[in-house]
Amino acid sequence: MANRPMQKAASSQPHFLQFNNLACETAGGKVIFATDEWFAPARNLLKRDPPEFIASAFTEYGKWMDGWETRRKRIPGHDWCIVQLGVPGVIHGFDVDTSFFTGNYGPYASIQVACLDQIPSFTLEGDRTGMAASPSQFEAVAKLNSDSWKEIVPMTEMKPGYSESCHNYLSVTYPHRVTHVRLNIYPDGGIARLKVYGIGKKDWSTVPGQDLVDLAALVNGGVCVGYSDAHYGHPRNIIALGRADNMGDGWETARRLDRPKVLRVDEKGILQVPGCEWAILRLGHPGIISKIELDTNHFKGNFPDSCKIEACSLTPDEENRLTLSQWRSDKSPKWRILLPPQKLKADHRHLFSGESVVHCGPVSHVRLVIAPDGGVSRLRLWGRPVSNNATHPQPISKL
Ligand SMILES: NC(=O)NC(NC(N)=O)C(=O)[O-]
Repeated sequence: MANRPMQKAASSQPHFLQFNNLACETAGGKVIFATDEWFAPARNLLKRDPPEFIASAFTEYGKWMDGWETRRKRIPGHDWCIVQLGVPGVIHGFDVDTSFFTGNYGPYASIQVACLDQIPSFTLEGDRTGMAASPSQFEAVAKLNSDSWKEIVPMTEMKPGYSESCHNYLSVTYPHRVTHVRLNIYPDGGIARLKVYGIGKKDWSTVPGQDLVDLAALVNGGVCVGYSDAHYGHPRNIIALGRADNMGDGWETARRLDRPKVLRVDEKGILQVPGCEWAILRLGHPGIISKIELDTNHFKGNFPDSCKIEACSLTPDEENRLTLSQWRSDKSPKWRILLPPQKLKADHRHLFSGESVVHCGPVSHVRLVIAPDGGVSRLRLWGRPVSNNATHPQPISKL
């Protein structure tokens, strides 16, 4: 590790930030080991909410910090922790966020990964909060051989956590499934959040062909590949686990500025507006969709008036050839109606099945269109995976 050239983290916003955070606590991510958690526990790395700083907050260990922070090291070595991803998958990049760690940030970091499906779920006993790991914990973790895991980010200089520079974006090319990530900081210090951006990779061979599966779910390899607007919430949120905690856990657009000054509805009660917003999802596996759930949970004064869902079947090559303007064009790609326009209700779980869902045959992508704008908390697309093994191994390169 030490012989590799030092890297600098990217500063502009990279493409991989559009993917899912596979390590987030809300996706089931867990820290299973940390060498030291004196000032602040490593589980904070995986929090969904942005880091905070409370100037007056102190604990018996020192300044309260919203992240993982180790002691100033006075012994040989460096600090590290192991994260078990909530959703195993292919990683495209990391955000090592040092927010508010200024005089105490970890100045260098490297990242190693492993695929440990064959190892039973690993948890350490005891409460490590505010402590360094004990010799027996080190002994237990040594069995994972994590020091020899594949290094996918070499030692890289981190930027301190001032607001303009707190994100250390690290892009990676590693097309293999990963279950665990080891974050090394050199020699010690604090990191506020670790985000692991990628796409879930499920073993579809274990899914019986007749079963209905939510083909769009984050845990099943679904990913948002394009959208018109994400002003208040990114559309990737609609494929997350469970029901949304609040509005911030859904997809919410800004109010469209082309809304007519005086609104009218048609004979079906659907608002007559020129514009709409949309989000495109690539399914974790192509399939035949027969049941749809669209949840406007928490969106009460800002639910969309109506929605429709279109679907198409694209090979990974066809998808990669699409440009952003083509995704944006209403005519491209070969969209077919899966769910005709439906009036929506506030804060409501809408279920569509039977004849409401148009039989489209096997599809790989869907486009949720909402009119004129607003928020959706979850979208579930239940279907039967079709066994053509076309599981889209490539990420699309342009959003
Ligand atoms: N003021 C501090 O943050 N001091 C120390 N850190 C905490 N959290 O107290 C330190 O320098 O490592």
